[in-house]
Amino acid sequence: MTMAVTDHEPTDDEVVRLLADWLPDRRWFPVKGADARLTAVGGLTLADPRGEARVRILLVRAEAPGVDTVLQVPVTMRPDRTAADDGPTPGGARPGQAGPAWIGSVGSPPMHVRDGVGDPAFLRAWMSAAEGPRPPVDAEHARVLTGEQSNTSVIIPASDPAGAPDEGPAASAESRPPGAGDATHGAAILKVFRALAPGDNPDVDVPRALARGGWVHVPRPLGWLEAQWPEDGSLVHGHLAVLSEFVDGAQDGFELACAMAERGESFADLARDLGSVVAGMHAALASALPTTDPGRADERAAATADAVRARYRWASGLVPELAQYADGVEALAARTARLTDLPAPQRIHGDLHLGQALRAHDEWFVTDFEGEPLAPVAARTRPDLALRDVAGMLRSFDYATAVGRGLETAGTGDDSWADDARAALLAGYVEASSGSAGGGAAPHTEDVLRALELDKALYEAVYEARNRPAWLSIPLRAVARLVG
Ligand SMILES: Nc1ncnc2c1ncn2[C@@H]1O[C@H](COP(=O)(O)OP(=O)(O)O)[C@@H](O)[C@H]1O
Ligand SMILES: O=P(O)(O)O[C@H]1O[C@H](CO)[C@@H](O[C@H]2O[C@H](CO)[C@@H](O)[C@H](O)[C@H]2O)[C@H](O)[C@H]1O
Repeated sequence: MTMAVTDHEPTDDEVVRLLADWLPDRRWFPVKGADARLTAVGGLTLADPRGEARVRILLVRAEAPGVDTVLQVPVTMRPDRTAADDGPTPGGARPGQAGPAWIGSVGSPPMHVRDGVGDPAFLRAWMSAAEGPRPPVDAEHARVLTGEQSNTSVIIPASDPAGAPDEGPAASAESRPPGAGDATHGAAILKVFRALAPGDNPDVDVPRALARGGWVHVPRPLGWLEAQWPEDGSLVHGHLAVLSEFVDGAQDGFELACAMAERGESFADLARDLGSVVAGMHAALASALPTTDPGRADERAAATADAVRARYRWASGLVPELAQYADGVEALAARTARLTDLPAPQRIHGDLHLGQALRAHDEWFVTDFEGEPLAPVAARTRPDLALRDVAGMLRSFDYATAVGRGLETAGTGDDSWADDARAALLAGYVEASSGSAGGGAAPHTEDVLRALELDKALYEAVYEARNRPAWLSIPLRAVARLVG
């Protein structure tokens, strides 16, 4: 069922005026260091089964130089301010204190408005409105994740921790062999997409297809909500959020790698296993979401080279430090255009890095199939070279050494930790993919990877310049190395 975001209530404009002060402090707000024009696109009222709060999902258009995005801002409204401030808040605010979830008040008599994400009333209402198996969860004890995220995720414990999410007739439609589900204890994680894009969100559709196909290394989607909203004079539709199995006790692959790099402990065994899981993912994607028309190999090489050139034009326009690499980038692109036997394109992850890999119960799980958040939506679901995902993972080893050992010493020491991890990941990937639908190693694997790593490092330079300027040196050093 698709819900319509077509109504526009007088309080929406009042709430949007409050958001002008609140949004700029949110990590996911796309306008940085400039004034944004905010307008209400519309809203959707969800019914809280307990009737404790008014639950409204607002769609807000944010415009600034270079930015024009529709943002999702779920809010809850209550006449009683204390109740609204007592729930779990991202910053752990104490009752009576305005925490980061507190937005302000509107109307007379006043209704107190807070960030809905993490508010049990919103979570209850969302669970009632969504489609999918939706296991029983304990909305009162949910916890909002903080940190470097493009969206907002909330961990919601199971209302009956022994209960398996497979129960119920709807669940059987999404059922599959045991895997990630064994590691969840019934808890779930709700990911609320902040920047909305028209069309089916790959972060919902791809894991659903993979799980249905029996691939066990992806947390299975358990619920999703779709809406329709006006954009450029017509109605578009897209996903608003997805609820997935929560992998209990999981360690983020990037944090794990940083800690091991810091201790000088080899990541090779974990990398080899990860390479084999990535190969399995590519085989599963190729069979669950088959693509047609592979095109000619020489056209694929030319397109890969052109993509690097386009990425460089975009990135060097935004990161002045990249200007000096024009000749080196062009030389690498020209070599790439001459490659032969590039494998056929297929559906891929699109933004694979160690932070999208979770390690739990001696297994790897892959998350976040949304593609690169800075890329246009059409590009995120386009069939592409599977090696692009491998290149993304390889870039992560570079980040893990730099961050794990300290940015100040990055690039000055012994590279063997990253070299070993890199070789092991590639070995695991090639070994597991030879003969599978995912492809195996192409004759020019190292050449293609060099071009794709450069492409990713250029993307990362823009990402870091916008979000973490202190880390910009990591991709810049990689660009210098790759074209040097
Ligand atoms: N199914 C899951 N089980 C456990 N942790 C998860 C799961 N999905 C995501 N996470 C964790 O939640 C955080 C945010 O998830 P992610 O999908 O990467 O969001 P974003 O797109 O906002 O960066 C990450 O730290 C990730 O490790
Ligand atoms: O996880 P997201 O989908 O939001 O991806 C974006 O943010 C990532 C950082 O959180 C960024 O990844 C880069 O930093 C990682 C370390 O934090 C590193 O492991 C990756 O290799 C590096 O690309 C990603 O590029 C961006 O799209």
